[in-house]
Amino acid sequence: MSLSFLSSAPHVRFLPFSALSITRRHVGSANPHVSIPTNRAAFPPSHILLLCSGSTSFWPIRVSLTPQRVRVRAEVRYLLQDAGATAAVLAGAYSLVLGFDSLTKRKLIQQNLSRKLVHILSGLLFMIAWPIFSTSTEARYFASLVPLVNCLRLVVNGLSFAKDEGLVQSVTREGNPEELLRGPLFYVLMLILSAVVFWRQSPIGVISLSMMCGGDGVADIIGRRFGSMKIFYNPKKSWAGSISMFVFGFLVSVGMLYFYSILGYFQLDWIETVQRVAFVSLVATVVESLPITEVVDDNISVPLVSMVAAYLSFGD
Ligand SMILES: C/C(=C\COP(=O)(O)O)CCC[C@H](C)CCC[C@H](C)CCCC(C)C
Ligand SMILES: Nc1ccn([C@@H]2O[C@H](COP(=O)(O)OP(=O)(O)O)[C@@H](O)[C@H]2O)c(=O)n1
Repeated sequence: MSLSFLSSAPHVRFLPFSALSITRRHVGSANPHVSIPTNRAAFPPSHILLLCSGSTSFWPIRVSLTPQRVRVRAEVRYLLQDAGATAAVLAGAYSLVLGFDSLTKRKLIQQNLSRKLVHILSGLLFMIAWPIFSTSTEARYFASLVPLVNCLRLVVNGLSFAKDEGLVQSVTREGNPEELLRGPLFYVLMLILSAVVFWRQSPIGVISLSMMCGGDGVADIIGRRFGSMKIFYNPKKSWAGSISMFVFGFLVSVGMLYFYSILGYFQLDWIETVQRVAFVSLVATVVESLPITEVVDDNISVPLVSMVAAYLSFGD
């Protein structure tokens, strides 16, 4: 049985049932129809009317809730939802790093592979978590609190104001705390930028993070292992690494766009989308292969150039 609230104000707003829990006994028997009264003039503008979907003969119940109070209740619900989602994702982020640190300490996984898997999974799981936040305009800022807290954690440990050995071992190459202030820090800054600027409203953020975590992350793993054929203009990079950057950047981007489209966030023409994502992936792959890492970290160049390419091909 579902209930819908019909504001008698000119704009009809349907609030989720959870906005106000009314038990069945208040609204009579149910059946699958409801006829919403078209003559709203019959209802006093200051009341919210409760209509039961599923009663052959319904009688509107006057609930003494003004639209303002209903709006406040909805905002409180959004606040609680976003606070809970932020706490859950923060806990997930801490557990992810702790888990890979434990695997590395027990020599079940190499430190470099551990770092790369944290690189890949952090961005992926962060994007997958976005839909648990509310539909309020502030939701994106709650979500960006997670990378922001991790940003502070990286800075505090990178400057050696604190010593989180597990963090250092699971996200650095050599185990030096200063390393936290480069790749990992730029990485979480890009997460913040994508969440705040693009959020769930635009495919640009999702595609950019997919290129950074899915493409660049896998390129490192494949390139180190199978990268014997080096790229002529950058001997530090290989064809195997770059091809995997293109393929996995493309696949992760399309996968994330599909995930968001089945949740209703994007309505995409998939033939055009595949072509556009392939273009973004090619641009990101070429930039990632350039010998510029010493000057600009991949965790900045890859997402930023992906944002520009995605903006040019998808629009804002
Ligand atoms: C290892 C990382 C970057 C290094 O990149 P590179 O130098 O190898 O190119 C990633 C650092 C991740 C950070 C410590 C934790 C970030 C967590 C994220 C904000 C939220 C995760 C969502 C959760 C798992 C549900
Ligand atoms: N296109 C690529 C990218 C990385 N790689 C390999 O992965 C290693 C690390 O790549 P990287 O310096 O881009 O690593 P991150 O900056 O992504 O952590 C390189 O030194 C190469 O051995 C590759 O062979 N081809």
